[in-house]
Amino acid sequence: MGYMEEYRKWMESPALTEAEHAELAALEGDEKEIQERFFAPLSFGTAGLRGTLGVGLYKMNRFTVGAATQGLANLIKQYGPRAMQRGVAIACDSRIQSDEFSHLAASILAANGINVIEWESLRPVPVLSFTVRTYGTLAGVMITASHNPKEYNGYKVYWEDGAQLPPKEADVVAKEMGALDMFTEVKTMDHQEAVDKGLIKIIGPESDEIYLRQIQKMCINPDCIAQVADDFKIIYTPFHGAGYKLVPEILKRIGYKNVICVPEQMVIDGNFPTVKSPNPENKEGFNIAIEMAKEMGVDLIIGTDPDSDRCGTVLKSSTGEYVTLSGNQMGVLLIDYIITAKKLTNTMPPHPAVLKSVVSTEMARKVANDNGVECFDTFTGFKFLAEKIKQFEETGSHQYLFAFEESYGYLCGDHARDKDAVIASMLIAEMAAYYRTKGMTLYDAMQDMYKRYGYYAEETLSIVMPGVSGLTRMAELMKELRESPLKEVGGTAVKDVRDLQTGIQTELATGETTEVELKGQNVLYYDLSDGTSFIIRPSGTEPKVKVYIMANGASKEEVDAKVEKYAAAAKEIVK
Ligand SMILES: O=P(O)(O)OC[C@H]1O[C@H](O)[C@H](O)[C@@H](O)[C@@H]1O
Repeated sequence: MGYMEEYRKWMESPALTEAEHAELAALEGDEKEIQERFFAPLSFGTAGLRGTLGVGLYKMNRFTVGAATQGLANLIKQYGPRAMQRGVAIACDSRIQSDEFSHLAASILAANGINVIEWESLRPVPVLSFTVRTYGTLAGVMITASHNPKEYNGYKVYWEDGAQLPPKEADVVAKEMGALDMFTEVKTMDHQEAVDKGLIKIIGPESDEIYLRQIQKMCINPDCIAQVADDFKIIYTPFHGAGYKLVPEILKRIGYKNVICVPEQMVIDGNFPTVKSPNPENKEGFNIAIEMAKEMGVDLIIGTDPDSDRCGTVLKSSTGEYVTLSGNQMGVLLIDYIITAKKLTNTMPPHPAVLKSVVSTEMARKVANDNGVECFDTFTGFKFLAEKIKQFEETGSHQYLFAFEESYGYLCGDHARDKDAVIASMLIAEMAAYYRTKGMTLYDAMQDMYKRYGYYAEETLSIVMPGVSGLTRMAELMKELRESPLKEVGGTAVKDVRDLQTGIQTELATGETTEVELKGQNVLYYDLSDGTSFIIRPSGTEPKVKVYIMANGASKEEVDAKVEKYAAAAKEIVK
């Protein structure tokens, strides 16, 4: 069906309310907008269903959420009555319509005879992942668009191991979703009736308590915190989202006495009124916290995104300025800290490993390998890291110590299988105390790591390509790059290129090809002759092409110059 036909079908549907009809009627004559909303259904990407809110097929609304949930219900039913009884845990963040979609998903699953556990109010992603694992539900649903701007919402689905739905099951949901009429073939029932019948069980603080106890057990070095707690000050911001209770709580439980929350950003609000985007990758979001920090002489600022799976930090450097650490820098600091702690306490497992995504810093490999720890790469998306952790567990080949992505996602421990900003906040705060007892800030610790392991610098460029035209442009760009491979970037020769779609690596000088293990995703990975990695891929969560530059060298000046040169080249290549 073309987009115009699809638009008319929606216009004529009696399932729409008056307001929904009016929203669509207002589009009459605006063919571009109609195309944007109806050219295709929303599909499962890096992190499930994600899109802007509004009426339409390519939008997040009660119909698309309903269809996804019916798709999920159909998948669960294929596993029989025991699976339906195990049921689904549903949580949501603070976004616009998140609680509405949570109730809707719960009502649909209940109407399909599937048991539901639903939180009374917003919760972090890791609590959901943990609950799926500990309560033994078959699946989980998180209503969130994570760190995206306020116009977005999304639908992340989890499977029984607490990780995001594996590709095989995601395909079934997508197929089921595509095959049904979202106006007439989604079963539902009254939410209250489902609660009264015991089909939906509402839960609350009791699940937080079990989770928090589990997290606190993973605090490696509480003694360091006790030593600094009297005067070490931390500011925390949840960016109006789900971390607002559990992050300050865990920091207090591990012994911090001065945890100050940013009052304006503790207000739960899906409009995220104090930030441009609730993404801890953007320093702008920390402006209020930094002003408070300057006045109060605060050592460390921690921020978590609306679903509290990403965690960012700003800290006071030795010269008194407030600086950010990138996701890569925090990742390597934590690896080094965890390895050191394991060695000191003689708790290093026999085959330790750390995990990162293929676009995360190579410094992680260096730190791990220099300490006798293996480092493995996966595709972007924590579900791939979780898949690897599961593989290790099943085969017993390795014991994972820590997994991270450059996009501010960190996990350690077996409690959850998605990135966890609550445990990350705890470990970062604990690590900051450890270094404070040595007279160092985390910034000093990072500089010290560069001296020990060599200099590394990374930059991610995001080139936004919105709408249908953006999707076409992204596809063309990747096609062009495959048809006419880059021979040089910024004047430096390309040594080899790995097409991670096909898994073929080509040496440019000889044309020789070899197969690599990682394949099946739209990523082009160039190794430049000076050791820099230059990677291009379309984002799976936002309408963007991302270029990652990962350089290394003998000094800060050298690596910064490389990053600057290749970033300028990237802007010419990706237009
Ligand atoms: O680069 P993208 O495909 O947009 O993904 C960026 C990030 O998005 C979400 O936060 C996912 O949970 C992460 O695993 C992923 O790294």
